[in-house]
Amino acid sequence: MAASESGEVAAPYGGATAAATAGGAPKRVRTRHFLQAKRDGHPIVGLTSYDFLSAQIFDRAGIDFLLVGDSAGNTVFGYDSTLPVTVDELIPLTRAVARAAKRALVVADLPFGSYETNPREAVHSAIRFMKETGAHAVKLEGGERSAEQIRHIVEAGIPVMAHIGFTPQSEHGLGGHVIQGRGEAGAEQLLRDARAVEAAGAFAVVLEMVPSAAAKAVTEALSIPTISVGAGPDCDGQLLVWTDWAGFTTGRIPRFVKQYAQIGQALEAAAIAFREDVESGAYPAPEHEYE
Ligand SMILES: Nc1nc(=O)c2c([nH]1)NC[C@@H]1CN(c3ccc(C(=O)N[C@@H](CCC(=O)O)C(=O)O)cc3)CN21
Ligand SMILES: CC(C)C(=O)C(=O)O
Ligand SMILES: [Mg+2]
Repeated sequence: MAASESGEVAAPYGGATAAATAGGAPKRVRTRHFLQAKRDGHPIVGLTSYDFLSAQIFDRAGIDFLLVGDSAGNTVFGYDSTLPVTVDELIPLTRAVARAAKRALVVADLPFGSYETNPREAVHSAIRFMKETGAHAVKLEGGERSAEQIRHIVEAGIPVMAHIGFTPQSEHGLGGHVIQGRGEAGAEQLLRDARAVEAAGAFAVVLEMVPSAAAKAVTEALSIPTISVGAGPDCDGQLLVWTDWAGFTTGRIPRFVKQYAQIGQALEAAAIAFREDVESGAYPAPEHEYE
């Protein structure tokens, strides 16, 4: 499920290229393409996105799914964790991303406090995202502990991406940014969590910060695709926070991130150049003026 070398964007896995279908209805990635991709060994590629312009670019580039993550707490709102993020904060961001995505599947991350209490509250939150944003699926954290919530959301007709391993919303319960699934007991718990979310009806599961060997065992045990966030090369797909991946995030970047650009440096250089031009009188020039 990737863009071709010529830069043409692949249609949903198994389909023609976007160029071949140009003028017709744009093909759309669906949850069934995730399952098909796993069966056929085609890696699934995801990025987070929080706004219209970045989502347009990632969609055009053939990124298969866009997660409007509660990592917006860190990347958009400037909190030091995801815990303060609310549904009301994420809904406008998710709406912007959904408006931009013509091909990519858009996943809305349910924030801390919007689904844990009971399945009823979970379904209510999921419905808000689906009704108010145009997202195609929701994501929530937790394996066995969230299985009932997943089951009820799926029964309401809403696809669920699960998220196990390191779950940032419970960082205080987990004792910090701690790698999960380590040792025999950790690997067994990870597998129990993975089986629980699959049985509950999740169409995919994010594995965050777990040893590659544990992620490989889960990937082989499940029929739904595993999406790695720092879970090694043997998962069925890879996902990164776009601001980390593009060199926009300031401060500590997790070890599992590979940076594909340095847009923070580029923006800072542009801002300095603009300031200097205004201070020197070089901007605005005659071509920027009205008569
Ligand atoms: N910008 C950003 N990137 C992310 O990947 C991300 C967020 N925000 N917010 C939500 C969660 C939190 N995540 C995190 C947060 C911290 C580490 C981290 O510090 N990892 C260390 C190892 C643990 C440690 O030493 O604290 C690392 O070097 O990978 C990893 C993932 C992943 N998600
Ligand atoms: C790191 C990913 C999995 C996430 O949940 C987010 O961006 O909020
Ligand atoms: Mg999240």
